[in-house]
Amino acid sequence: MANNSAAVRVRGLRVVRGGTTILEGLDLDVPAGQVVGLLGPSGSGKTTLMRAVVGVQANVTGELTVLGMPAGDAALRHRVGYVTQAASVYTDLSVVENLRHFAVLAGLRGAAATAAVAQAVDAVDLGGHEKQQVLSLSGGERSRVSLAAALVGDPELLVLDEPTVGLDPVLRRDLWAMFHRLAGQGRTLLVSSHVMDEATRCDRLLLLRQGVLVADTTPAALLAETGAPDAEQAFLALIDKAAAR
Ligand SMILES: Nc1ncnc2c1ncn2[C@@H]1O[C@H](COP(=O)(O)OP(=O)(O)OP(=O)(O)O)[C@@H](O)[C@H]1O
Repeated sequence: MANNSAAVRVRGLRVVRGGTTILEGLDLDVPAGQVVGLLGPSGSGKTTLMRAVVGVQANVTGELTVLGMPAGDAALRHRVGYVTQAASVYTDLSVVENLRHFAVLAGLRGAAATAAVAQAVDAVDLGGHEKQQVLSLSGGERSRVSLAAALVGDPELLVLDEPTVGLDPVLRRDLWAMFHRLAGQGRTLLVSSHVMDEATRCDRLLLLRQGVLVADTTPAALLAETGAPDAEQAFLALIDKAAAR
């Protein structure tokens, strides 16, 4: 790996979508083994950056290294898990049928696949729903199945696009606790959100505004530097400062 402490290294990244430059000259690192929040208003480029990191975005230029390899490299396929905002599981299958399918895609068979599925069900707290058809699950349960589908292959880097949208406060708290558990086991998580109070749950924060990195900081430093009472007001203060430049 070029830089042992960075799971993702971005230098001079530029992404053009539909003829519009969405990200321009982005430089950042996602440190390994941490929960890194990617925060910013709607349309700021969070999904675009995540798509570039997982290698599904066209028209990407600049340096983008993921786990020491160029983003999108075939060798990264099983090492990076990506959960999009849209549910990516089959609604006509049960929870376990879905997860078995993703386990097979991750190259697991037999007892290894069964164990990985059980572990993923456990991680997202869906015990008791194993045989339930996804169609009949609640919205929050369904998004946890998507998350479990990404976990089943035991990826080193998890890229999660707004995983807590639509979840109640208890589930959101539990999911963030799980993210930290996963990071504690050595995984890296890049988690987007536009809910600023979630910023305080991250180890590090990347704040995007109109495709530009406004801050690369920690929750404590964000509050200290802006003197704001909470993350939302700190972010607004940074945005106002950036706009005044
Ligand atoms: N195919 C496209 N052509 C032109 N512009 C696009 C295209 N796809 C996305 N965009 C624009 O790129 C910008 C960034 O979009 P992106 O989805 O990355 O933002 P986001 O921060 O993830 O937003 P949200 O929080 O609403 O999901 C938006 O202004 C969007 O309209």
